[in-house]
Amino acid sequence: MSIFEQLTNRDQVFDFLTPVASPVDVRHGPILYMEGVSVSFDGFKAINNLNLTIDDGELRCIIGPNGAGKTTMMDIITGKTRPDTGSVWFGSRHNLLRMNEPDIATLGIGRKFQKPTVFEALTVFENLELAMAADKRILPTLTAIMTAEYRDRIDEILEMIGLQALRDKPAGILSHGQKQWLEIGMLLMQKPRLLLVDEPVAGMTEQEMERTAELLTSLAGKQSVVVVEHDMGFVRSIARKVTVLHQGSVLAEGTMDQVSNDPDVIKVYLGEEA
Ligand SMILES: Nc1ncnc2c1ncn2[C@@H]1O[C@H](COP(=O)(O)OP(=O)(O)OP(=O)(O)O)[C@@H](O)[C@H]1O
Repeated sequence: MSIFEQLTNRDQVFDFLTPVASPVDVRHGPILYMEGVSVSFDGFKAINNLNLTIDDGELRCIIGPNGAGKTTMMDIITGKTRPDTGSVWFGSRHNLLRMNEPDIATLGIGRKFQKPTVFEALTVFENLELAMAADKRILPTLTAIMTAEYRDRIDEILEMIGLQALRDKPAGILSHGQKQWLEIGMLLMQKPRLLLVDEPVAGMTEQEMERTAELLTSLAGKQSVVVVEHDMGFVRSIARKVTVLHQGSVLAEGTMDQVSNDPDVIKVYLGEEA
């Protein structure tokens, strides 16, 4: 078979398209391991001896009052903020405190910020296409011959995020909720092992919240998902295990029922909602 035939043969799966055996080793432990992590800003301990482990494929919700340290914790995981002390490991092989932000992203940690940042003038499809092109693990020079495989992957993601019917519409016309799903789809294009999602349902309608709950729960198992959210109804609808942060440490951990009945949690946080 000539090289041209090989490259255009749709039945052939090229080596660079098959998922590489994950470099993240979770055979003997969690996908994310944080121990004794602390960071101070001008003498104020935003994170204070934080211990947290996330299992491979787990969906974890993180709650906590304003200023509890949720954002700072995600900044530490993604390499944006360096802690003063502690350890942060991705699987058993990767010491995240020795890596920079782009390398951590490339390793498979995706972060969804609260505000959607899709490219409004581009179509839904083009946004997903662009996200794939941003994957540094794919050699840019090979992109031209991967069009068919790109399309399959994009179609798969479009179905997951429920935007098939809008694939050729500019992202600017999407509702707030649809933009959030598109952005989650853009992260999924890069096949992250761990997805950090910050307040996904802020500003969403009830219906959009239900759809987001379905989307996030459908991701669990395939990747690990950490959701930081203030909306207790939403957390209850998706949560298996909930971690309550307070003053930079874990105050309680367990099912939503366990943490919402915990007297310490009621006192510092849920009490406000009860
Ligand atoms: N770069 C910084 N410089 C100084 N203080 C900071 C900085 N980043 C965070 N803080 C402080 O650290 C504490 C924890 O903030 P963080 O944003 O992590 O909390 P949060 O749980 O995400 O709160 P929210 O729910 O309001 O988003 C807050 O008191 C905040 O003011």
